[in-house]
Amino acid sequence: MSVLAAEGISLVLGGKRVLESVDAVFSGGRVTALLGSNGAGKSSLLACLAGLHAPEAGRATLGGAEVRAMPAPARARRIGFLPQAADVHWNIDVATLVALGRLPWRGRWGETAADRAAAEAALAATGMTAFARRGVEHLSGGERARALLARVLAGEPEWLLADEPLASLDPAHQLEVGAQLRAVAAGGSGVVLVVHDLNLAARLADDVVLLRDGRVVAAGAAEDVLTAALVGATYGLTVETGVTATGQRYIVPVGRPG
Ligand SMILES: Nc1ncnc2c1ncn2[C@@H]1O[C@H](COP(=O)(O)OP(=O)(O)OP(=O)(O)O)[C@@H](O)[C@H]1O
Repeated sequence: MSVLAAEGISLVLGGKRVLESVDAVFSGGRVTALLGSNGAGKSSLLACLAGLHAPEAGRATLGGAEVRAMPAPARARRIGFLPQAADVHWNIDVATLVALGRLPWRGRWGETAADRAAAEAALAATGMTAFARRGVEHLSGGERARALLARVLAGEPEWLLADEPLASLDPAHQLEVGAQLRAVAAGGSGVVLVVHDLNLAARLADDVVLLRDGRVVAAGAAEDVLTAALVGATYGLTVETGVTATGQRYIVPVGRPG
């Protein structure tokens, strides 16, 4: 099983230390949620795992090999990265955008039947098939977010690293696209998501990493980490947890400890 790891990563950006000795292990075939307050370092850690930052100390590894040392084409085939609030600056339709996700796989013969099948599956997984010929600039915010996720899914990466991919989706699409992300993990890929919605994390994640001020507060199986005590300590909040009638765990922030 594929393993992606942060090994003692310390990161400085713009003179500010944003990650401090972060160790975390991510397992293929599982969904891991990165949680923490604004500025805790979630996006920075995700970008380090994708090999996009040069840490001051430590490294990200995939199967024991340093991610930043991997040749760019191989890295692009193995790691799909969706940044936070990604934008599209070209006037293209959704199908063309999603087909770009196949670029790491393109051989000298151009687009293959496998490329087309993967792009169509990604459109279906994100509920975007009906929008395939729509210009990206004519999509709503949530539709654009789904199209951008479809682009990454089309690359069928071994690792999907996505920064708040569900944040602008309505509840129905959060459930549907969330189920597709779980299906990606069930297929053997590793999925790492930055999530702000605690209940969505409880629903989707097998594993959770809690970050505070650039450090890991707790990491492990979701049921062990998403406790009122640990989540409360991470956010500086009083938190209540429970289980719905259908067995869904919920987490509700109720205020500052007083
Ligand atoms: N280029 C930069 N220069 C200086 N500081 C930066 C830079 N990029 C990020 N930071 C700082 O690093 C810290 C971590 O940022 P990061 O985006 O990783 O946080 P986050 O946990 O993803 O936050 P959010 O939930 O708000 O998206 C923040 O304090 C941020 O202001």
